[in-house]
Amino acid sequence: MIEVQHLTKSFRIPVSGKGRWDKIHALLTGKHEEKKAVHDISFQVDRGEFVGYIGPNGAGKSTTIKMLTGILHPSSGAVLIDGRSPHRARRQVVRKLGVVFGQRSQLWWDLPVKDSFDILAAMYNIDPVQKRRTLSELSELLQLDEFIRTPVRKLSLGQRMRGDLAAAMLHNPDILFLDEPTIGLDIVAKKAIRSLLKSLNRDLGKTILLTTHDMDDIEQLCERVMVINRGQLAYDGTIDGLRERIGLPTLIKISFAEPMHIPPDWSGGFTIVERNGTSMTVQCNRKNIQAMEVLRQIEQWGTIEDVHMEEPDFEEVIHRIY
Ligand SMILES: Nc1ncnc2c1ncn2[C@@H]1O[C@H](COP(=O)(O)OP(=O)(O)OP(=O)(O)O)[C@@H](O)[C@H]1O
Repeated sequence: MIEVQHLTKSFRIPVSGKGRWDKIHALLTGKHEEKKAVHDISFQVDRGEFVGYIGPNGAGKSTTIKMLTGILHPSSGAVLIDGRSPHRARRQVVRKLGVVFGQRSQLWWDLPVKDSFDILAAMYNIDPVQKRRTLSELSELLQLDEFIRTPVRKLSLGQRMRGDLAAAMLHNPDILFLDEPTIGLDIVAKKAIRSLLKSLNRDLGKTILLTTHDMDDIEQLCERVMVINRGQLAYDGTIDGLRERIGLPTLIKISFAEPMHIPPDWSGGFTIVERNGTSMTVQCNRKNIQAMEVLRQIEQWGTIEDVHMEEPDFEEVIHRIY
């Protein structure tokens, strides 16, 4: 559905040193250097996937999304949306895409939300009956009624985001590109947006590529995560796979029905961090040993009553990979 092949984007930026004269010299000589914002990225996203696209500030996330949506032209490489290039077949591709840039609203600031929807419906040439039907579905999903007649500038951030999501969905696109849709929202509004995104993906089958700095968004929504760092793809896979790759320890707390017995010839593979009477905490590195293998060994030591597993904190995992 989304195919990205060796995508690269370079920007030409003026060369200038730190000093005032360096800057003037750069202006006079017109010297430029190439800055590779995105460098040789390839991936594929299938229909119905919910993929997180994460990376530190300046990693190249927005630049990628702008190329996927046809706003920016790649310096080299290709993007195909259902087999078509967003640059060459802009009209057809744009109909399949909904885009939300959390930092910038696509709604008209001084107009009531409804008027923005009318303008967008006209731009996309949406049939009036279809528009009414979609709007009534979206109203239910996003509870638009409470603010649809209010000018955008008077909306709370959460309401504005719901308005923006509705605007992105008005032409019923199959794919949503969401660039920081929860930025600046309080916990309650974040929760509401997350549950909405979940239902857009699960119930309506939308394919979603989500960019965010909020690791809870990623953990709660995405099965797959792609990490971009300095313009290059550093990881593409599951969240658990990322944890394993980084190799931070997993903690397993086990309670036994009676005092456990550790055989004297036990050779390890994991570490016992704490033990007392009928409970113990072990630490294993999933890179070296699977949690199931740890438990298989431990069940020989006594009757297990309860197991509690603590995965390494995802924030910490991301901190390591950046
Ligand atoms: N129009 C431009 N001209 C020159 N450099 C640019 C331009 N747009 C982006 N860049 C540079 O390209 C790099 C990638 O920027 P991009 O906005 O894609 O990062 P990002 O991962 O979205 O960051 P953030 O999380 O801070 O939004 C940065 O170094 C940025 O300064």
